[in-house]
Amino acid sequence: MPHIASHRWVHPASRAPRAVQTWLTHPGSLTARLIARFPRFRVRLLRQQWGRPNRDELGALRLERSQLALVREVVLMSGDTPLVFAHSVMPRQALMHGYHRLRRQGVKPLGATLFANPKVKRSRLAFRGIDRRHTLYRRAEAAVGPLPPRLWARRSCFELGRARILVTEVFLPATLT
Ligand SMILES: C=C(O[C@@H]1C=C(C(=O)O)C=C[C@H]1O)C(=O)O
Repeated sequence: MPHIASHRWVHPASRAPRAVQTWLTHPGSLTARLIARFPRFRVRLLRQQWGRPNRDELGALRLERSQLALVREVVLMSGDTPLVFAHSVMPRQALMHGYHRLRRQGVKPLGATLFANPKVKRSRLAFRGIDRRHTLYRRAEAAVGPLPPRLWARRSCFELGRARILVTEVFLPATLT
């Protein structure tokens, strides 16, 4: 049966192709897993600037459409090979109450900071297939060039007390080899 792109974020990853399911459901730091699996790991920082969260992110962050957040986008690389397009949304309130150091994250992987703090709790992972109708597909394509018609993504919140950020990871073809 063809894998139908889910049009919303769902919890079982069972609709994703088997090759990507182990990445989608990996509970620990994606950075650590990529470093263990691929050589010359690095973070290519695309942007970290104030902007509006995507419409399908407002509920997870309990934000109004008008509220700005610090949006961080990176490509996790192995040498010159793109592996993962990551999009993280950090509301002002989160940066003021707990996550202040993330303002200057630079090319240090977010996971190195988040997983180093035992007080940070990760929410359940949610998954969806995305195609060019989704803004993150278009942003990933703008960053790395032509992509297959459908990609699989996962997202979760990282909570530190009342502070909450939303991290979305889009898996690129090189992770499936
Ligand atoms: C949350 C993690 O951090 C990774 C690194 C990111 C970054 O540097 O912006 C974003 C998402 C993740 O793929 C992780 O390693 O699991």
